[in-house]
Amino acid sequence: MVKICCIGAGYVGGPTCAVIALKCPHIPVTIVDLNQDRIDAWNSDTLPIFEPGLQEVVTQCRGRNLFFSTAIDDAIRAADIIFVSVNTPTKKNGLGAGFAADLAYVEAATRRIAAVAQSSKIVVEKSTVPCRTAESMRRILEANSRDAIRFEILSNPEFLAEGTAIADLMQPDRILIGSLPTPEGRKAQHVLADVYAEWVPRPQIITMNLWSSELSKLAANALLAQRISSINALSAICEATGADVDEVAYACGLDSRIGPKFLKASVGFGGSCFQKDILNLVYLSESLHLPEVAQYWKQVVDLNEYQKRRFAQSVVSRLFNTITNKRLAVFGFAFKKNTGDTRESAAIAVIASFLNERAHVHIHDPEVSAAQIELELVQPGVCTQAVYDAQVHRFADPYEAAKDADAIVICTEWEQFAQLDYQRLYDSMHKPAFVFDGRLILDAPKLRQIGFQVEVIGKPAAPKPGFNA
Ligand SMILES: NC(=O)C1=CN([C@@H]2O[C@H](COP(=O)(O)OP(=O)(O)OC[C@H]3O[C@@H](n4cnc5c(N)ncnc54)[C@H](O)[C@@H]3O)[C@@H](O)[C@H]2O)C=CC1
Ligand SMILES: O=C(O)[C@H]1O[C@H](OP(=O)(O)OP(=O)(O)OC[C@H]2O[C@@H](n3ccc(=O)[nH]c3=O)[C@H](O)[C@@H]2O)[C@H](O)[C@@H](O)[C@@H]1O
Repeated sequence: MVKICCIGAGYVGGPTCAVIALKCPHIPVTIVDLNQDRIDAWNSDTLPIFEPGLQEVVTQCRGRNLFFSTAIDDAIRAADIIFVSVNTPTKKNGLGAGFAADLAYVEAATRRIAAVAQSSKIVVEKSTVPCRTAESMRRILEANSRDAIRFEILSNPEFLAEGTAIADLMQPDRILIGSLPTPEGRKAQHVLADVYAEWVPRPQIITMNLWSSELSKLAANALLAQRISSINALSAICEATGADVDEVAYACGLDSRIGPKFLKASVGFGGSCFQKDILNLVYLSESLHLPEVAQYWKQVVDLNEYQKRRFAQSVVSRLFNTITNKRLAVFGFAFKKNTGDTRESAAIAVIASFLNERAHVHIHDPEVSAAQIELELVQPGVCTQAVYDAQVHRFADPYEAAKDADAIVICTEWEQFAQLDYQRLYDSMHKPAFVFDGRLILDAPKLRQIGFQVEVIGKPAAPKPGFNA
């Protein structure tokens, strides 16, 4: 019987290994982290992350074959398979700052494994890493291995999306397992494949070489983000011509070569990975002396910045070119619906512009706390503590957030925003009352009937009489 340890109890390590524990009740799974508060939360009734279905999975397995702990060394020693699922943020300083992935956490975890292991291990790269990171991990492990201990490194990137993590893990499109083309590497691949085969059909468990597996993860995220930037670029053309971006996306998505997914125009993509992973790909391309390739992928991120800026500027220009001292109700702070995660959320850049124009920003998000909002906004390049204290307010109730406001600005596609009583919201707002829909989720014609001035990304400003707009 294999035993599993996962280093890193975050958005990936927690849900991924909880589902392994659920699907493989005979395998003991211990998830460890340096962060005591995070581990305490995993052991409590209030999990550290909000993810539909996660609580049920954890409750079913915790204490049976799923354990959360800070006893990292004990868990490493006991395990046969060790997932490294630590954060790999964009480097802030030094060589490659602003582009390259910071591998300090991966290296620290790898060194810890080398230092404390007393038997052979399969070390699984679960974090998203630059192509050939496994090579550095292998060298660290081999340089520090003693006696007859052997380490096999596998790349097993994770493709879950937040908000649908449990469904994605239960029914993944594919599982990738990369290894070195050695008999030992292949054997390790089989051991990990057997774990997934407990619930994933064998044809969906794909084995390949290590470097292809590492690069496939960066490539998948780059391709997904590229689709969003493409449709967002088209949204600007739609606004300028009277075309409707939803109709264009629908028409293009019906082409089976294109497909309908990831063509929803928006205020811009957010989340901890798309931008980080594309910048990582840009850095990799530059390091490989491929400047044209680097420039190509960089444009996906640049377009995303442009989209956020364009949306914020349209709010200012429609509100008579000034929002100073005006109240703006921002609905949604998370980077997408069904998560409380705010990393790189488009709302942050949009709100930063509003604060810079000295507006008062009233924020409502069903899953994001005031403390989290403050953490994200009181940052260099966003706002100071004094500006935050004077201009930002968080409301649990959307109706309170919109009271006396000049505009409602939709930044996250929470479904409940479409169900609100817009007549009630309208009645409590300054007139003319505006709605800026950065997620294309509201019924614009209905809002216009109520009296709202409505602006929707990628849509004609208002229906034109005589045209079927
Ligand atoms: N968030 C997501 O939806 C996805 C993330 N990924 C990738 O998975 C990796 C992890 O991402 P998240 O789970 O979002 O990060 P996270 O920041 O939520 O979790 C990482 C955890 O690792 C812990 N940690 C760091 N160094 C450690 C060490 N040496 N020993 C023990 N614990 C340590 C941190 O305390 C933290 O709790 C990243 O490489 C990310 O790119 C991949 C797919 C999806
Ligand atoms: O590596 C990762 O971290 C993960 O990144 C994304 O998952 P995630 O960022 O959680 O969420 P997505 O559903 O991809 O959404 C990302 C952003 O794009 C936006 N989006 C998405 C789809 C779309 O059509 N339009 C659009 O603007 C979302 O609102 C969100 O801000 C990928 O979808 C996952 O496969 C991957 O594992």
